[in-house]
Amino acid sequence: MTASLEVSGLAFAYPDGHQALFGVDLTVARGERVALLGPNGAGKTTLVLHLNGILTGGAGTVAVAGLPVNKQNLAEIRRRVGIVFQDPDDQLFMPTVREDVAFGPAASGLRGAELEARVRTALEKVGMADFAERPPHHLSFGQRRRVAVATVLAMEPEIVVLDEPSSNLDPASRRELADILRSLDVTVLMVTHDLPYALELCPRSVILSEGVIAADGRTQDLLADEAVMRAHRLELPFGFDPRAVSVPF
Ligand SMILES: Nc1ncnc2c1ncn2[C@@H]1O[C@H](COP(=O)(O)OP(=O)(O)OP(=O)(O)O)[C@@H](O)[C@H]1O
Repeated sequence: MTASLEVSGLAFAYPDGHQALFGVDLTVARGERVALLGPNGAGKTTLVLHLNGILTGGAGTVAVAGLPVNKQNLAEIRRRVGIVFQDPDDQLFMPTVREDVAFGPAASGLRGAELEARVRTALEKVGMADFAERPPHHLSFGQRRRVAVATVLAMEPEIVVLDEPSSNLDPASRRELADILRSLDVTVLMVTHDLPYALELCPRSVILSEGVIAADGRTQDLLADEAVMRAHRLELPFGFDPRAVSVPF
């Protein structure tokens, strides 16, 4: 079966000459949930921005469900790769939740009952169906983040990429979002510094360090490997034992 995501030999330097990626290889199978871990400045955001063609021009290739990420395929790639940014306010700009969730599918040509059904399904998946007519800026931060996830789900993407999904969430909202993300039938790549969240949600983790993939394996094994953790400046909360957590998969 074609992988959801195939990154091969990806290297990239910013225009100022700073090289952020040095040959990244990463394959994510359909339906997998993978955490992308690594210290500040490791290149995580740079990698993510290559997945939907915001950044291009480096060496190597990226393909989403077999379709190469390049200028010709950009519209289809943007539909297939849904990025949930850290700040939901970067993603929500319409007068109502319904219009925000409808925006992407409408722009790709969906109309009428089909569009309405798409919006309703996406809002139901994130538990926000009752908020459809509310202005997004009247919602709590946690609710806005869920709506941002719905805007992406409404495109029926191949892969959902989340940037720090647990940031600024209170414990209940954090848990609710974890339940939502676990319930989705979609490939997930999650960038996070919240290691317990990675363990809760992603059976597999990849550690990016200084622009290369330094480790790739079971999240529980990586987090329990003190040498790997130390080498890549990863720290668990005090007293947290990843081996003692029973992961839900
Ligand atoms: N526009 C830019 N121009 C030049 N260098 C950049 C630019 N954006 C990022 N960098 C550099 O590229 C490297 C990788 O940055 P990137 O933002 O991808 O890291 P990150 O792993 O996402 O970090 P964080 O965890 O802090 O978000 C860093 O050294 C950063 O300073």
